[in-house]
Amino acid sequence: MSEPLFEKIALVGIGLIGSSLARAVRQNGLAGHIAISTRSADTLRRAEELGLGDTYTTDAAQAVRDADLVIVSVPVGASEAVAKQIAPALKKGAILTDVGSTKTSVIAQMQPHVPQGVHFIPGHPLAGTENSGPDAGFADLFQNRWCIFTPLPGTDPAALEKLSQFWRRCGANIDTMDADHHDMTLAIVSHLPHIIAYNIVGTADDLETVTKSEVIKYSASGFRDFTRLAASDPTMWRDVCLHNKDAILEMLARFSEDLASLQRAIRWGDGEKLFELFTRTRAVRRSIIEAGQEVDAPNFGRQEIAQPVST
Ligand SMILES: NC(=O)C1=CN([C@@H]2O[C@H](COP(=O)(O)OP(=O)(O)OC[C@H]3O[C@@H](n4cnc5c(N)ncnc54)[C@H](O)[C@@H]3O)[C@@H](O)[C@H]2O)C=CC1
Ligand SMILES: O=C(O)C(=O)Cc1ccc(O)cc1
Repeated sequence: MSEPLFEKIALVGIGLIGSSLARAVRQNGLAGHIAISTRSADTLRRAEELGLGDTYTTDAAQAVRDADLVIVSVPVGASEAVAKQIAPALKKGAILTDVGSTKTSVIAQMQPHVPQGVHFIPGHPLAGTENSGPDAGFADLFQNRWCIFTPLPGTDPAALEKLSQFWRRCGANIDTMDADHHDMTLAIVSHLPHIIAYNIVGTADDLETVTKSEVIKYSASGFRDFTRLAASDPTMWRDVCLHNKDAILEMLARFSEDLASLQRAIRWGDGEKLFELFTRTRAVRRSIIEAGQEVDAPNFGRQEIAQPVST
């Protein structure tokens, strides 16, 4: 195994993403020491039972002291609270990053608290599942997945390269873009699909003419795919919706317009229009597969369902 990239890595938040990082860091020998911190004592105890790190504390400031790399993996709405807590303890020269699904809001929440001399590089691995908590993570989560950085003006290229190396050694491919563009892109490729899934499963759950047992009994694979997304963590997705509000509302407006057009085509029996759309969308899926992208969540189809622990 090659040299550890960092002497000490601190993981603040040890749910699906934090615990997957802990496992990947361990498996790939990326740190001399892994310090784990999370808000809830129960989650911390579980992380310790799983042997995810070397030291454990509910005091995030204590975990980040002397760390060369600090990774914040908490729901995006908790970013400012965490930044405030850890800021005074960050080491000069340390790299501070996050994994949040939204970027402009995380930057607005964290940047004002980052001390001079600390390299803050916002990040987002495009890898995850519907499960949460420390039991849900796995070392291979980031294999062949994108990790997007949204570096701020003046970012130290050496720090960016070191963080890129870290993610590459966790298996990810790196891309960089500005935070606004990230939030708009992710609104359509990730946030809307989850919102649509929450909505369709909610609608099915509300139907009075179809009983709940029928929804379960007859759920075809299309509906099942939606239920997987709609089983995603409520706190995390509440925060994504509240913290990428403008981009999500813009994409939802376009989506609603297109849905109305589809509705009209069905009402007026416009088969040509339906056929043209369905042909175009089929080609999108095929180009994703041809581009070598995985099309399903990496643990999709696994039998075991991780039980969320209280966080
Ligand atoms: N779940 C997914 O598929 C993906 C999630 N993300 C992002 O990663 C971040 C973490 O998500 P998950 O690991 O899935 O969530 P999770 O619910 O599995 O874990 C969240 C962790 O944050 C801790 N936490 C919550 N509030 C805190 C606070 N105020 N201070 C300290 N710790 C706190 C919890 O105790 C828990 O350890 C989120 O920002 C999410 O948007 C990014 C990519 C994929
Ligand atoms: O489970 C799925 O299909 C996902 O889409 C996982 C996911 C959720 C949130 C992200 O910011 C990135 C990836």
